Amino acid sequence: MIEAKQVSLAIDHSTVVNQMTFTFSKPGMYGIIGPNGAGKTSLLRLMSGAAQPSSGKILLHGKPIGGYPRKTLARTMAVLQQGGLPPVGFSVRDTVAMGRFAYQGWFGDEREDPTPLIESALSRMGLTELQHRPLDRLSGGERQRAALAQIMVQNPLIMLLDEPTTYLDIGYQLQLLETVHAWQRERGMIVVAVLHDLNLASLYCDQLLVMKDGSLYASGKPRDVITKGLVRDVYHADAEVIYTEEGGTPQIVLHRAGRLLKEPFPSDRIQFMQPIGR
Ligand SMILES: Nc1ncnc2c1ncn2[C@@H]1O[C@H](COP(=O)(O)OP(=O)(O)OP(=O)(O)O)[C@@H](O)[C@H]1O
Repeated sequence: MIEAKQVSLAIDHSTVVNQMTFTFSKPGMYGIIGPNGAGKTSLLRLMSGAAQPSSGKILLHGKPIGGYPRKTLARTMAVLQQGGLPPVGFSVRDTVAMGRFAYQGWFGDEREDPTPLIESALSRMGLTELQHRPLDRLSGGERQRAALAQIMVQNPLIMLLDEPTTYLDIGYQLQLLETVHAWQRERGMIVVAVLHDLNLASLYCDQLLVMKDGSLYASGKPRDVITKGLVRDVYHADAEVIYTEEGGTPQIVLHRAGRLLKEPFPSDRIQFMQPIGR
């Protein structure tokens, strides 16, 4: 169980997370949505213990998150950071194996052989054939899948994902969230994901938490949260909401920029390229 109690974060005298209170007590998929700069990543940093609240607290199983030793915390909670893994020379397999650090002794030894877990994570993320390739020779999407495989082998009960579908094409976005969703159900985990794509958030999350200007704007089931009014008020965009046949999940259909509710770019700033040679 993870709880935020009146939690705030100020950076350079500006409040980026403002008095957020919520509880994720049951296993499930929880989505954090909201526009750029709303404070989603900052909230996730507070929840992972990477940032200290200016006021209020984050409790993990009833205890302040800052009080957990690093390895104990890593056995409970895994974090997929925005941007994923850097393009370095380690192989995919070695990188994924690094996810086991919380279970290793001083000399990198483990009580049980982690090989089956590593191989299962590689296979679930479709990385078996790429396992010996260094990260700096992978595409952004492949590195993102390696990052998820790394936190899978960490075997957490709570998983925090910051924009896990960045760099992925729509097929892999669906496949990644499908894998996370199945894994969440199998293990009874709490998965908290910052997602920009409202349709994916709606398809895969049990509950959504909407942030705007650092504050909690709305929360609830996708069906109650994803509305035309939300898209207008929070994103200043114009959209229709339709519902899928199976389960009545809301999906938004955008209208083009001509109907944007924000000030469009001034036309004198839009310059069209002249064809070369004219
Ligand atoms: N280290 C920092 N120093 C100064 N300001 C910061 C820092 N980190 C975040 N901010 C500011 O805090 C606000 C919230 O940022 P945050 O990254 O949490 O938003 P977000 O909702 O995750 O945005 P995005 O969707 O663009 O990733 C922004 O205005 C950002 O500029």
